[in-house]
Amino acid sequence: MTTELTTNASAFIPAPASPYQGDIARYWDQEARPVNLRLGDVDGLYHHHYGIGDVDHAALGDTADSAYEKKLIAELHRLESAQAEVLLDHLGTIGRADTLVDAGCGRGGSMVMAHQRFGCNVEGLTLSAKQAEFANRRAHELGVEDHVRARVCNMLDMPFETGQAAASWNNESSMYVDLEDLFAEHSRVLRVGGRYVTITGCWNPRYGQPSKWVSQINAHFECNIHSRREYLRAMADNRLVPQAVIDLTAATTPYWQLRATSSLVTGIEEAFLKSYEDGSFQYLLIAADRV
Ligand SMILES: C[S@@+](CC[C@H](N)C(=O)[O-])C[C@H]1O[C@@H](n2cnc3c(N)ncnc32)[C@H](O)[C@@H]1O
Ligand SMILES: CC(C)=CCC/C(C)=C/COP(=O)(O)OP(=O)(O)O
Ligand SMILES: [Mg+2]
Repeated sequence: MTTELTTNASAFIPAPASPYQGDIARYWDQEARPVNLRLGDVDGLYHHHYGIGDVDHAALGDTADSAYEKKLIAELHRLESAQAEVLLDHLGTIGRADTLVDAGCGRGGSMVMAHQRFGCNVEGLTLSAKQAEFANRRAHELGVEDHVRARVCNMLDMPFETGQAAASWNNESSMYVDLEDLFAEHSRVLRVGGRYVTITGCWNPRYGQPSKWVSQINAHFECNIHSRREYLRAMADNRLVPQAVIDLTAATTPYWQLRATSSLVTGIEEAFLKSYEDGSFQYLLIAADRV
């Protein structure tokens, strides 16, 4: 008898589509950084993305206070959840009968938030069996397992019918795939008039080439950050017409400044802060209509 919840959704684990995807699956299967788990423990929504918005210094209080570290963790988590709320704000009108697709869903925090907001079905895809199990266990604990489901699946080959999704998104997960392939697949599963949203870090063509900081972030996460131009070009090639392109760089900077002062630092904080500062890297939201 095992206490681990095994669901049909994650019981079948397909072979990785490439050696690289096998490496990424292993990376996320093994990931257990306190900066992610301790923030998720605040309210049970576990994110693998960064935060936006101003720091509430009044809520943080005095750094000498024994409760300061706990407040700092809650504040970082609040900023990460605020980021997901802004992504959901751009999905358009969603009905209870609609299906949403979270491509690269991580531990599923955004999926639960989407279901809580719209009452709809949310389908998540991740390469990591551990993440899918985690997300499905959380959905079960919250009693939303009939509406929120994570599967181990390559987002370049989604298990959905053509036109099935009212909206889909990538929250900090598009730097693991070729963008032409990714947007072709989103375009296939989205209904005409559906909405696609991404929040991503991208290198800035105005800087010239990926900076040393961008290269450091790539090495740290084993990913391949694309340029802003690549996003817009690949969307245009795949019937995705941007309705909003929002530079969130200034909005995410306070999160990184606060995180850099915490005991949960991972060593990547300087690369984010320096690349945002020198203009080589941008934190972007793009919302596009499937036409
Ligand atoms: C940084 S995490 C983001 C998780 C989530 N979107 C969030 O905001 O918490 C990146 C995610 O992308 C997923 N991923 C990367 N490449 C993928 C692929 N080809 N198919 C499905 N998921 C993929 C990883 O498994 C991981 O869950
Ligand atoms: C914006 C960019 C370039 C993102 C790369 C993808 C990524 C790893 C996001 C955060 O995951 P995480 O929450 O697991 O990372 P951390 O442990 O640093 O909080
Ligand atoms: Mg994190």
